[in-house]
Amino acid sequence: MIAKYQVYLVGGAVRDALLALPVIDHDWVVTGATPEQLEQQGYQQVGKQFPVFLHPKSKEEYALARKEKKQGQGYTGFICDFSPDISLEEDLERRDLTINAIAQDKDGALIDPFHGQQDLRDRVLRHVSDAFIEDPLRILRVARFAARFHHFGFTIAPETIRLMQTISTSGELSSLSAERVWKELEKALNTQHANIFCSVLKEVNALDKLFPELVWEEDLNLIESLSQKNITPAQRWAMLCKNTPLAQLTRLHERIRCPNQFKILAEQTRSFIENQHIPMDSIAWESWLVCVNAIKKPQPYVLLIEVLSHLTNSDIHDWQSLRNTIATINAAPFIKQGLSGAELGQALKKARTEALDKTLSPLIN
Ligand SMILES: Nc1ccn([C@@H]2O[C@H](COP(=O)(O)OP(=O)(O)OP(=O)(O)O)[C@@H](O)[C@H]2O)c(=O)n1
Repeated sequence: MIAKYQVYLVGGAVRDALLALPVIDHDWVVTGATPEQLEQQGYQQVGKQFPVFLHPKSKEEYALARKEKKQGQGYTGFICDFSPDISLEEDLERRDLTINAIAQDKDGALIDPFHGQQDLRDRVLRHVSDAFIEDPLRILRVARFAARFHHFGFTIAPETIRLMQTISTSGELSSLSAERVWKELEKALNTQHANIFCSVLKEVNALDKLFPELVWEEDLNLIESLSQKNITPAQRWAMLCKNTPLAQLTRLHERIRCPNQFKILAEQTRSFIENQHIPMDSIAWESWLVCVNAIKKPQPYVLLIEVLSHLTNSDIHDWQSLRNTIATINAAPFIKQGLSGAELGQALKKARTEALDKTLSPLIN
């Protein structure tokens, strides 16, 4: 006979529904149950650290209500109590923000012991309890919620800012893995206010600790560029890194194990900006177009020139016509003439440079 247990919707799904945002993921909390009971019902355990299960049909996440107590350093240093007598309120109390600590029962009633609904109305990101400091990742989470909800007018409660500063100075940020930091950063880059993510981290003294190589300077052009709807997270990253010297940027990418798609775009962008003071003739443009693989990789090239045209306030069509110019030149006639190897390469380069000369005269420089 299975004892009666209760299931509640929690976290982001309740918060986003109250903000009238689309809900994608549903996280559930189960009280009054044991892992064995859930397994008997066909739930599949997935959490190694915590008792988290997948629903047999929907595959949504169901976690046993739990209390956590920090023991050692880092993410793994937790003692986790998930006995069936842990109450919903106890589970909500260990959560990061009041707006993330609202639960909804199966009849739709809200359970909100930490006044998350009031904070949603007041547009405040506020920690639930002192347990907030037990997880340094929460600094990044709050910074990204501040970015994501900036357009609603959300601010961070001063007492939460103080706790974030305490975490920063404790040295705990260094215990976060590159993967976890990257995941939060990537989510922030999916918002239209990624600059807020950086400025919050700076305010709580975490930016220097998490991304010491990043040269972060906000300007109106950058804020406006980042806020465009139709740009990719990789383009936002390239924009955010525009002031970071190339050598530092390469080190940063290595350290945070940045995916190639982000790394290449940001480094190409920075490299262009770094050399912008050098006048470009047709030879230089040809080398640059070859270097950024403009012919063979037209899609990444479009992403690059979209970023550059925003950052340098120039017309994207100019860059497009440069690519189009060299794209029309192909090797076939030179091969017919009997050229191959280095000779063929030189002939192509010469032809591209001459064509660029004609395109360039009415355009750039
Ligand atoms: N370090 C963390 C991670 C998660 N949570 C809690 O677990 C819930 C689910 O976490 P997650 O799915 O990572 O985030 P969401 O809040 O659902 O937000 P998102 O829309 O980004 O998925 C959060 O709402 C919060 O209550 C927490 O307190 N501390």
